[in-house]
Amino acid sequence: MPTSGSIKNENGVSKIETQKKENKVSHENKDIITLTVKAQTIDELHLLQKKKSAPTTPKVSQPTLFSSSEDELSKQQLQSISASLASLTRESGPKVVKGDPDKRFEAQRVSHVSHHRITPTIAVSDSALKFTHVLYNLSPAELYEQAIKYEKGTFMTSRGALATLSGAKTGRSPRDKRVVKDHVTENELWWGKGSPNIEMDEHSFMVNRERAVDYLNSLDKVFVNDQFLNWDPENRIKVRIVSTRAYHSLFMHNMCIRPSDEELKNFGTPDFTIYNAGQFPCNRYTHYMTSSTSIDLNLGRKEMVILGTQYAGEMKKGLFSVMHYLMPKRQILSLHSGCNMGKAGDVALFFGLSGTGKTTLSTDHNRYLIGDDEHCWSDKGVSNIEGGCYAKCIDLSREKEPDIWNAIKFGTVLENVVFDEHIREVDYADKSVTENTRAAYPIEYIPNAKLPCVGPHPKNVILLACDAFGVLPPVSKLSLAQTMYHFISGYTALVAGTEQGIKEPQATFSACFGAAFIMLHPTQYAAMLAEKMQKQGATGWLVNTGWSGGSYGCGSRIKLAYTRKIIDAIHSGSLLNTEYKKTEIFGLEIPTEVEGVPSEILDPVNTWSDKKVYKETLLKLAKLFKNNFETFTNYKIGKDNKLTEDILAAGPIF
Ligand SMILES: Nc1ncnc2c1ncn2[C@@H]1O[C@H](COP(=O)(O)OP(=O)(O)O)[C@@H](O)[C@H]1O
Ligand SMILES: C=C(OP(=O)(O)O)C(=O)O
Ligand SMILES: [Ca+2]
Ligand SMILES: [Mn+2]
Repeated sequence: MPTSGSIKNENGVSKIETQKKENKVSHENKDIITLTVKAQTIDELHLLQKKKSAPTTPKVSQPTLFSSSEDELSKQQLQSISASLASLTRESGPKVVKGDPDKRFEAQRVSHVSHHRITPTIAVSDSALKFTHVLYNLSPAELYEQAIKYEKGTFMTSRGALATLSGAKTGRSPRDKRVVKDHVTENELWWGKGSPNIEMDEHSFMVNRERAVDYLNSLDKVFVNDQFLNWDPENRIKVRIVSTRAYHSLFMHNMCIRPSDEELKNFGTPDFTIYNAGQFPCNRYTHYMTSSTSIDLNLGRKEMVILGTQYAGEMKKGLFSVMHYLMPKRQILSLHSGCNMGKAGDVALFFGLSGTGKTTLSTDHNRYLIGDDEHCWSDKGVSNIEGGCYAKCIDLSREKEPDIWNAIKFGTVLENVVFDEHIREVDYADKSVTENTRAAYPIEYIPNAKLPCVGPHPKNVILLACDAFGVLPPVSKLSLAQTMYHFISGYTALVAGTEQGIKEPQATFSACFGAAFIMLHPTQYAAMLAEKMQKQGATGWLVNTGWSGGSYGCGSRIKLAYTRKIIDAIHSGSLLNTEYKKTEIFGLEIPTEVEGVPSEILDPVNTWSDKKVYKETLLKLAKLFKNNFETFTNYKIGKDNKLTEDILAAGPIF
């Protein structure tokens, strides 16, 4: 820093140093000259602020500025983006130009073309004439400025995170997801009862695609992110996300793997593209549409269209669905799980539905975080699909979850939280907007993240269930058949509508702990998991992160500190060789002691004051399991008939 170092005066206070225009100041005499800035106008002064940056950040918006051979790549990038945004029915493609439309005026002023202020006028919208400005892979700082300036309800919090609103939708809309059924997917995918894949035809997809593309091109500017999925370099997928909000661009910047400048230069054509026109509704006259929200997946075209929802999780989980299709084709198992690794290289997977503790328990100060939500298990080991984490932050506390707390800083997207209007301190207990408040941050914001996010084969497979009935033990050791039974069942029971007073817990069964995202029949994933666990000698565990001492309303949620102790004992191996007893009905092996956990809570019957009600509740849950599993009784799992029989026998017996 040759000219900007500060000079201390007698009081030790820094003097601000500036520079005279004509007179290049030498280092020897810089403290004796009263300096003035090297600019004639404020605009020139502003120009001085910015150093020319890496080639991947957008250039000033005149396309004619492209000159050198380096810019040949930029031109190709623009052509590629232009192709992405092109209408498939009109001849003339969109005129795509890089950069912020507002910056045009800045550039003009400085180049002395015109000194008077040019006010941007409302463009006459004519798709054949107007430009669509592309804000390509902006940095978090640039996205903050865009978001705060243009997106109502977007603010900087006291700790530097970007707080924003996701609009009317504060969660995913699984009923509005559609998958194109064509001659290929008709046979490959899981359709019908229980499947998340609700069909649509190719034509309706194209209608929605065109609607999204037209909407995007009607805007002054769109955001484009080119990023990667999967830390396994051999199975990396290139994704392009076209969106309308800086919030969406920053969210995906955090959640997908961020390319280096070099990787971005050679990005080429994406393997998959998302058109996020979530601010614009779908047309209910379009065939297959049952609401004004539609999330449409076309595997043949390698495209996804989002209309009518701004919830950013749709993009994250939409891409996860794509991975659930692409990876099994390569003999790689895609997993809805968190993953971490001990100092000795012991890897654990944490499966579970939303809110059961994948993110909380995989973020462990004593272990390396590989990822909190989406992974692949190949012949080489595990790899994270994503480049970031998406933590629930309702009731978040610094004491209980320090690593997540500290990750909520500059760069982090905070969705739907409530904060003090002046100090901008977040109140994590406030559910005024939604209970599903979220923080999305790059994985390196967790201090002990394992970079690159890959690891060896898992040693422990932990199935998390938040049992609001309070009858499942805090921890059980599972046989392989039991692991498969519970993996296919995918049970959790959250409490519905906490605001409306005490309600019955709602049992949810979601195959593979992620039925909303799988694309093939659940038994196909289960077979791969069984094979991998068998081959690697991994142990399965069932951990109840839910209620103890009674159902929701009577009992209380198991203390996070106790669950962490249980997880510690699994990781250390100490729980493998301790004393066990078998529970009635579910036939689960439960330890009699776990270090740091009161022994009486390990068998839930001890914690219920009314044993009769306990037994009734246990039976009720067992019946729910049995009913749910009925749809799977006709399926064979893997090549082994014996395993299929064992799995069927591994459920509750009553
Ligand atoms: N015993 C417990 N184990 C795990 N999480 C708990 C426990 N008690 C309370 N929680 C809370 O439950 C939530 C779990 O959510 P999260 O880890 O984000 O789930 P997921 O990643 O599986 O969607 C967190 O808010 C966490 O603080
Ligand atoms: C992002 C999600 O994941 P989870 O709640 O499992 O963290 C979701 O289900 O929308
Ligand atoms: Ca999570
Ligand atoms: Mn998840």
